[in-house]
Amino acid sequence: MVLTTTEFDTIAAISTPPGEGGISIVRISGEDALAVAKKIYRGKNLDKVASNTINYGHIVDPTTHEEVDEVMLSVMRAPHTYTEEDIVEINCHGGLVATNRILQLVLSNGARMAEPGEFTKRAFLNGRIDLSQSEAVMDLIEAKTDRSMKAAISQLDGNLSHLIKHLRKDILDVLAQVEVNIDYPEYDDVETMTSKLLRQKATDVHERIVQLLKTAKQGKILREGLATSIIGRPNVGKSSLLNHLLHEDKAIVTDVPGTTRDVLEEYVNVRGVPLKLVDTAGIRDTQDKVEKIGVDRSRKAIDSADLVLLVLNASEALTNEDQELLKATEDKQRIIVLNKTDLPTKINLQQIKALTKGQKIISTSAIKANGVTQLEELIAKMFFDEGITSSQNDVMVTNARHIGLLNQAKSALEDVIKGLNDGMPVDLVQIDMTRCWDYLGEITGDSYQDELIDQLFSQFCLGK
Ligand SMILES: Nc1nc2c(c(=O)[nH]1)N(C=O)[C@@H](CNc1ccc(C(=O)N[C@@H](CCC(=O)O)C(=O)O)cc1)CN2
Ligand SMILES: Nc1nc2c(ncn2[C@@H]2O[C@H](COP(=O)(O)OP(=O)(O)OP(=O)(O)O)[C@@H](O)[C@H]2O)c(=O)[nH]1
Ligand SMILES: [Mg+2]
Repeated sequence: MVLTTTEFDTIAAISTPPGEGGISIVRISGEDALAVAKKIYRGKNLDKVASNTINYGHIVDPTTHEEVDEVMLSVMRAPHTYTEEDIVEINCHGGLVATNRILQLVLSNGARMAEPGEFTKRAFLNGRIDLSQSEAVMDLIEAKTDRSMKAAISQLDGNLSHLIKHLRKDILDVLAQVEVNIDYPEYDDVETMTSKLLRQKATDVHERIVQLLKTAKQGKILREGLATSIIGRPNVGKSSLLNHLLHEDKAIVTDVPGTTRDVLEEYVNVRGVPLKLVDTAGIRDTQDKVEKIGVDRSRKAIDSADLVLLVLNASEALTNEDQELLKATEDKQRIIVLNKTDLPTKINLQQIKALTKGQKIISTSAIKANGVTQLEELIAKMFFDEGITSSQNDVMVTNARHIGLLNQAKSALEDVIKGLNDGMPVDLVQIDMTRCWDYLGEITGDSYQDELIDQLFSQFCLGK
């Protein structure tokens, strides 16, 4: 990577959200951070204050001598800072005007406006954190539940990085050994020995990557929410159930079958599990043009669901439509919800049990809010029992870029094993092993391209 001068000039941004607030922070990082601050700050001599101290004073416009704000100013000296550069943070009164005035003063006195994510990008380029840790900073900011926050913190602490670095070291060791064997063959059967070594290591690393990828599904859910579709024929109480899970009357509920005409998506946190709840139009054969489109979408909502809540009306006998829906969702993770249990039961429970082979059945009355707690508990249990806490060292892969690279690394290892099985020369097999090493390196940013870095950090917020 070629470092141009503009890449490490002194940058500044407002690091707090825009709008009125108690305090706002204008952050400056770079060689001239202190020099810039000194031009607009009246208070202690900043050259004399100790690192990591916060200092009382005023911001003064050097051209007009006008006092702009009363502030607290933090000084953090390189290299032990967030960016590994000198950092000054001006804690000012949190009004839009004062904060922007101070930023303008900082910019007209030697700093330039930071790009989104540029502070964190410097932490990366200066080597304080690696790429996966930088991405974790973003995940942390965007986390919507305690669980996803925990996953991000773990990644920020470098747990994923350590794991990847171990894998890469193991690969590098074996590659080095292969070189030695080829260059200084001590024994006659060096070719066999080298193949054996490569096969062992490829199999071992492959298994570790497979384990890591197993955590990816849960990781994705933590980031994006468990896609949970509420499915059933018209009027069984799907929208009523959605409203209960949301603790809010979002969907229209009426006694007219076919009330919900389109899918409705809402996010909700159910006992630590982020759900993307999808209420659908009741599925039935219909001539109504609009309803038909809704019904098609409901069928698609079955396909895209991680979890299906199949709602049946317990106060009526099972219909053909119910049976079709039981069939259409049988390969899905699902919970059967028997609703309207406040009314006399007409549904045949034995029949449903036979059709669902031991899958979970929950009885509810959406009108009386009965059974909703049990439903929530079951969703959380299904999710957490799936091994979310049992992943190796609590490392979880949550990032689509990482998942893609792990899959590529995995398939490179499969090429290694296949090559060995086909009796390919060791130096050709080595190429695939090296590819695997490169893919893993892209996760931590040990091997990367400038465009990737620019693209990744541009998704960050300003001031981070
Ligand atoms: N005011 C303020 N609050 C903040 C940040 C900040 O930059 N400013 N952070 C940032 O966004 C987060 C904290 N993260 C940080 C991570 C590393 C270092 C740091 O200085 N690391 C040094 C030395 C650590 C030490 O003193 O032991 C290092 O790793 O070398 C600072 C903040 C959240 N809160
Ligand atoms: N007695 C009783 N009535 C219920 C229950 N749940 C819902 N209902 C009523 O059943 C009717 C239909 O409820 P909705 O929630 O709109 O049903 P839906 O499945 O969304 O219906 P569509 O959107 O038309 O597919 C409404 O009159 C609800 O008040 C329940 O548990 N018991
Ligand atoms: Mg509805």
